[in-house]
Amino acid sequence: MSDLHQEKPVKSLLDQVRIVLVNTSDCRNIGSAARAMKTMGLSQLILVDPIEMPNGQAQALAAGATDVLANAKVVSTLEEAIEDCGLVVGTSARSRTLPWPMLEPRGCGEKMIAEATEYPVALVFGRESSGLTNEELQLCHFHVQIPANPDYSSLNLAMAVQTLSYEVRTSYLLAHDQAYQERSTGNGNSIAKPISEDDEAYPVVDETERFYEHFEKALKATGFIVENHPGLVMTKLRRLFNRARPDVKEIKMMRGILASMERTAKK
Ligand SMILES: C[S@@+](CC[C@H](N)C(=O)[O-])C[C@H]1O[C@@H](n2cnc3c(N)ncnc32)[C@H](O)[C@@H]1O
Repeated sequence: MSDLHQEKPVKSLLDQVRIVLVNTSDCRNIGSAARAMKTMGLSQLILVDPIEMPNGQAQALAAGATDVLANAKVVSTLEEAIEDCGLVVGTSARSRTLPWPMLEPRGCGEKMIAEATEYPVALVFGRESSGLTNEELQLCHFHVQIPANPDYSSLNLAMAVQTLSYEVRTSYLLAHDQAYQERSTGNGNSIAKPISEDDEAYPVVDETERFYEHFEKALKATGFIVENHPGLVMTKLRRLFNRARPDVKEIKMMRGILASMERTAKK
């Protein structure tokens, strides 16, 4: 059979899980993160604007995971890294002033595996020195915090990748590996549904972002948002819609409502 007629291999569920490292300054952490990922069966590494590109030191720390490093995709913004993802979870060692819907590491692993059947999902990690910015965290549907020692809660970047990748793997095995399931029966684990209450799929980030842009434009047109003094309106709306988690049909309906308001305003 020629290559043309060969079927494309179905992407493994774990290949739908993306590890996104934002603005990493020490490439040794990138190498260690690649190793952490591969031990848990993950392969999709995205580097957002790394300060130091992976070099020999990163390769040394990646050990047997140089393939993950070599295949890492480099992009310049977080938006690019997640635009086709239906679920994005941001990681943070500390609570932020504007609280966001939170997941525990276990629930995070379950949710990622449940939703990876529908679209790519992403776990986003921040800078070694300052973590993720508030704007970056607000691009995420949920936040996850590893419940570390409250007096010293900031893990090394690669160790945080290891911890959360382990949770993703455990959930994957519980949902899809019969031998593992048999060993773990009766422990009360269950996997969350990947779809909304009405059995509709959730939108990917790009669709949701276009909805927020539309919403902001409409609110500026009505004067509810003042151009040079936007305040926290959009941030609070993002939080509200993240909590509600509208599905594809609901987002379409919201955009229809916005369009009808715009038409009426023009008349
Ligand atoms: C060294 S930490 C950054 C610490 C930074 N000083 C801060 O306050 O956010 C680097 C990254 O590892 C991850 N991380 C470290 N500890 C974590 C924790 N307890 N829970 C979740 N993520 C954590 C986050 O992605 C964080 O941005």
